[in-house]
Amino acid sequence: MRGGLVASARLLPRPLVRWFLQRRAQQDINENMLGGKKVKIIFVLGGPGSGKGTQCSNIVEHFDFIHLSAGELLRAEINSGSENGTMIDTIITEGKIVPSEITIKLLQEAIIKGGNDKYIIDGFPRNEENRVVFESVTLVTYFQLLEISISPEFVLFFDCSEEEMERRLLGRNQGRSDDNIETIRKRLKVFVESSLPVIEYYESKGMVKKIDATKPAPEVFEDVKAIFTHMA
Ligand SMILES: Nc1ncnc2c1ncn2[C@@H]1O[C@H](COP(=O)(O)OP(=O)(O)OP(=O)(O)O)[C@@H](O)[C@H]1O
Ligand SMILES: Nc1ccn([C@H]2C[C@H](O)[C@@H](COP(=O)(O)O)O2)c(=O)n1
Ligand SMILES: [Mg+2]
Repeated sequence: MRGGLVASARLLPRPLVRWFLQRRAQQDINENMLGGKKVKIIFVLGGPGSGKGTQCSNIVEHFDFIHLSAGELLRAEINSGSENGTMIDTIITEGKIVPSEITIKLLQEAIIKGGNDKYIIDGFPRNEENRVVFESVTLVTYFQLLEISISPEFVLFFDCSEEEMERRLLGRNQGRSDDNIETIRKRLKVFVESSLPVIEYYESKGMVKKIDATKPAPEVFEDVKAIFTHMA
């Protein structure tokens, strides 16, 4: 059937086909759609060690979302031996933020590959540059390169004290190169200087759902669950 449609489209004048594809794509942009599907994106933010990854794992067990962690995608890129790997590794070990083009490309690929219409994106946007570049993402839709703006439904913010985050990271024990006191202190500083302003930006738009993340993980998840249950 699909092959038949593509074959028929080949018989139509190219400008007409292009006009039709652009019109469909423009409708998608207006409605936050990707490839004809309404896409729901939730940004999960919070300081290092606030429990983003832990709670995202809980969310995907109970709700039909795909979890994408920007940090995990970057670590996978390092481990894949890609040409950017060494540069990404150095930036992460220094507690800094990787240039947006790299992280967004990885997220784009994961969203397209995911084939789902609901994503929780953990640890992104980490700074203003991440946010602004993501707002004008270039995606391949309908065989065309398009500037498409995808905005999140809301931002889930795990609010946790620095002392508690530091304590958790020092006890995480997952072999991460950035879980050492020197890098942890740098990441906490970058969080305050670069990531908090992003959360404040969304706050000013009434898009932030703040969670007290200092509580034990099961209690935190009760609060998270209430939010996701109400949005379903
Ligand atoms: N509410 C909690 N109380 C106590 N420990 C927790 C809680 N939530 C997570 N942890 C533990 O704290 C550590 C950090 O949690 P997690 O990896 O989920 O944080 P994160 O926000 O994803 O951090 P990062 O930004 O570094 O990836 C883990 O060892 C996890 O088991
Ligand atoms: N948007 C992002 C997300 C992550 N990184 C880098 C810098 C972080 O310290 C590191 C680990 O991320 P985490 O697993 O803690 O979410 O990855 C980035 O540069 N940009
Ligand atoms: Mg994490």
